[in-house]
Amino acid sequence: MEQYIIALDEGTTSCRAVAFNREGCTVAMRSRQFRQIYPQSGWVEHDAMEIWNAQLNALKELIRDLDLSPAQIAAIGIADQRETVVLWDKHTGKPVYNAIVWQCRRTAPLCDDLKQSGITEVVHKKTGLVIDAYFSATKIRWIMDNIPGVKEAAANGNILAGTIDTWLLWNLTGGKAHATDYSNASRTMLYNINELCWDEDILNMLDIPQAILPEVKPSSCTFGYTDPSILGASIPIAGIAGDQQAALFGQLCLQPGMIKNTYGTGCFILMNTGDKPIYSSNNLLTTIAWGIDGKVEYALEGSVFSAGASVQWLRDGLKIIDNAAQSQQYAEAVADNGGVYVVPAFTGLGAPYWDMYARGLIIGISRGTQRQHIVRATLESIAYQTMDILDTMQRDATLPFKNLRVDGGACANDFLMQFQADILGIEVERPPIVETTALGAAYLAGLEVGYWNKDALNAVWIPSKVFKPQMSDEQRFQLSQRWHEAVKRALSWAR
Ligand SMILES: Nc1ncnc2c1ncn2[C@@H]1O[C@H](COP(=O)(O)OP(=O)(O)O)[C@@H](O)[C@H]1O
Ligand SMILES: O=P(O)(O)OC[C@H](O)CO
Repeated sequence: MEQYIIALDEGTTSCRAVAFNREGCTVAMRSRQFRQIYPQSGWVEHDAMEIWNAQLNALKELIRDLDLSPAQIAAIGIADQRETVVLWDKHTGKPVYNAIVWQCRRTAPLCDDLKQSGITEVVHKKTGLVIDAYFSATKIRWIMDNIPGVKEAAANGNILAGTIDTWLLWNLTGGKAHATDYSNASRTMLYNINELCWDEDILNMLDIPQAILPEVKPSSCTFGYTDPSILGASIPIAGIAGDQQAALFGQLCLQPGMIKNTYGTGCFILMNTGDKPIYSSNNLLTTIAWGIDGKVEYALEGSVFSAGASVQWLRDGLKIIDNAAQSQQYAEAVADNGGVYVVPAFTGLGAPYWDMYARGLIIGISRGTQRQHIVRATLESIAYQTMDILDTMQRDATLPFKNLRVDGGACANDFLMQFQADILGIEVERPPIVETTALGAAYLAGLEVGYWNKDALNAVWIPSKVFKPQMSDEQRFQLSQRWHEAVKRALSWAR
């Protein structure tokens, strides 16, 4: 009887259930989308009940289609969209309000007030984060302040809160386990990443009762068992991590200095920094990568706001390509960018520029400019933005890095990957399985139940394609310099 590990990959737009075998190969995947709710400009919500049903349906469909008996599921792992938070009634299990999504900006004014009060440095040292509406803390505060009765119910011990991993765990275990892992806790802006506890000072500052928060556990541990009424048996839920940390684990970036970049709508770049947090002087985030084998490891994180999104803009906005994959063909149809640079600062620029008033530009256009040049320059911009973050990481961490491991939808683009290797001057490695988020959650769960062992896992990682840098140092320098010139012109545009 062959056994499998099932990973639940609960992302921002869909819930996937993926079965992996002992070789770490995907056996099958099922997914369900759920609604994005935009009640006001800048607000983003999810219906937590809909997420639970979507995740459960994807899981049940996977089990049915593979004709698995419960005994064939060695364990379940969960990766989630991080930061998004839900509060629910402990007795009825009903959410008191929609989940407030990581992208939601509604608490920006509250964050401005917190910054005004001069606690930025303290919060950074305690949590590794910058004060921002992105993180869960102010979202919890908003629900308690704005939904009648919630503050009182929370004070009376009738409310539970959690990121989506916690919500799924609580439902899967029939309300028995209210827990999360270190990596998710470290995205709430309430967790002290040095002392490994919910931070009393920050909780007091935001008037959030600790009792509503989940217990924080290692990422690879037995969080609980599925309630038999759900899948017909008690199956261990043995791994949990935030999706970007899960991808770092799935890429087996287990040594300090190893980096992965996920090229999706945006890019999420994480570098393993080992067992000590490294604080950035350039507003990169310090976060917990995972807790495993009795210790906690940390990562530095930087994100690019517009990566695959700029390819979508070529397709849907400019309508100069028919589909995302075609961007490669167009980029390769010209010998170079023809002097054209695109800075896709549609919603400002993140690290290391941190300019919310930056706006996009296309510069260097001449009479000879063709659409192929613009497509090529757009793909190149994804690589340049990644380069800027990696340069910053190297300065902050002073850790040498040898290569970059890649995943996410846009890493299928060979032109982009080759240009990325060229502009970084290091090898870019693409694994055969690009479902690395799910794989990371599966590994965490499988390690806990003895399905895999950590040493053997390292041998499993063989890239399916390695992109070697071919560009001369001089050309790399010239291109990067022109890119930085273009960025300068985009800064502050909307101020
Ligand atoms: N071959 C390709 N070349 C460039 N971009 C691509 C390619 N395939 C997909 N993309 C981009 O990747 C993104 C989808 O990747 P995915 O990892 O599913 O993103 P997310 O998880 O953020 O939704 C889209 O923005 C799309 O434009
Ligand atoms: O669900 P994704 O892939 O969009 O990732 C979301 C990020 O983890 C948010 O921090």
